[in-house]
Amino acid sequence: MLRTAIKNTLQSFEKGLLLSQKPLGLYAIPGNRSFHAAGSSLAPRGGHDTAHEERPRILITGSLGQLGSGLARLFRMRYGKDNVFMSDIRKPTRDITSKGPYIFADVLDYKCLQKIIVTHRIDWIVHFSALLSAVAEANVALAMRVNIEGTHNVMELANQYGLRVFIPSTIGAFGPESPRNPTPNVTIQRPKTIYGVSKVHTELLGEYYNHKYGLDFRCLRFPGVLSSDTHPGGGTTDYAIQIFHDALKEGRYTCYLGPNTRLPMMHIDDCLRSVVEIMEREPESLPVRTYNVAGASFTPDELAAEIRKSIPHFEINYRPDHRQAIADSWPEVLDDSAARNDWGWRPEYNTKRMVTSMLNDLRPVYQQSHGIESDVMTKQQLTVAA
Ligand SMILES: NC(=O)C1=CN([C@@H]2O[C@H](COP(=O)(O)OP(=O)(O)OC[C@H]3O[C@@H](n4cnc5c(N)ncnc54)[C@H](O)[C@@H]3O)[C@@H](O)[C@H]2O)C=CC1
Ligand SMILES: CC(=O)[C@H](N)C(=O)O
Repeated sequence: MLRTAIKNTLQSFEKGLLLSQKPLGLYAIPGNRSFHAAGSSLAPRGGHDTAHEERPRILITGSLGQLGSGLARLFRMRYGKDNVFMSDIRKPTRDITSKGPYIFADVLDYKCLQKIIVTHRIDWIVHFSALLSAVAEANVALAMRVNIEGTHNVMELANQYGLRVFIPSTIGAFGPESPRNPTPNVTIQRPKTIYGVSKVHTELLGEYYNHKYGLDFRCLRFPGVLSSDTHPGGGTTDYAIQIFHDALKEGRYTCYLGPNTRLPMMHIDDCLRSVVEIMEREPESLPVRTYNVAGASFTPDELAAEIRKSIPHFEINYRPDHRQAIADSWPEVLDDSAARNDWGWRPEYNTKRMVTSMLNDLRPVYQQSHGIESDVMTKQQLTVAA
């Protein structure tokens, strides 16, 4: 299943690069080191003996979450296994440590991060550590520490050592006063969750550091991300993943959002490809530093109807909870025209393709009656551990 996901991602990625038809060329990174961009293929470049100066050395924080290990796999294929350092505060599985370097990194510990950056001569940081919307709302103090203080540490160190830094934002960075359909790249942002507030803070701080100090800050606002190989980390959009597990396991699902709650969503292949694409752009080719990226938008009712095309007996019922208010304050459709125009962004998964991919990936898991094996903690575990 994982292999299929990687293969799909690779195929999408290759197609995406061909589609964009923008040569990536040679790009420079603050700190006077240059790296050769990857051209039009995901194949490892220059063989494994290429001097590391030609390949960025990348640290991924919070890499044991939903997005991190997939991104590490992609980066390792492009830049070499030993140039990509996964990190988190959690104990990794053997599978993770067998695939490349893994180190403990608490983003609240400035010195610990500094030591890693210096010792491993890090060039790029992808900062994924965060508490997602529902978990953050249940633990505001911890969310402020991880999402705000952790980001301060990463941003300050990136600036000090001249690193390229990617920090994702989210549809949660918008609020009820934002236009919801579509939500433009630049518009009013008054989020009503601590998660959203922390992400607006990230966007503004990154843009400020970029403007004041030339920090090479890059940020994408992701919709809810659908993936089949790990469980989500406690967000408001998680229903769109759980529904597939329950559909295959039980033939029914009880949704915590109402039937007509429209939200933007994206397949993980598109999400990871967008990170690689924006990280490989030359700094001058990015007129702004924070972009919306979209996939497709659907309601639980529409998603259920699409699932029923493959599982005709599937039933859904609705019991909205506290997450409904969060979802109601978020965009219904993201306008990603700025990303399309500035750096050739194109999503490849519509709703139908997302559903087919999720069902194809998960069906074998439930046919063997095992359920998904996850190396990601539940939101309760995450809260306790952090
Ligand atoms: N998954 C999604 O649907 C979306 C994710 N994003 C953003 O993408 C990023 C990654 O998201 P996911 O992988 O889904 O999150 P996740 O919740 O699955 O993983 C977050 C990771 O951060 C780690 N972490 C928590 N406290 C830490 C600390 N003090 N030091 C180091 N690591 C710590 C956790 O152990 C966990 O592995 C986050 O910034 C999130 O806001 C944005 C929009 C959508
Ligand atoms: C959209 C997100 O940022 C995340 N999946 C959440 O629901 O909190």
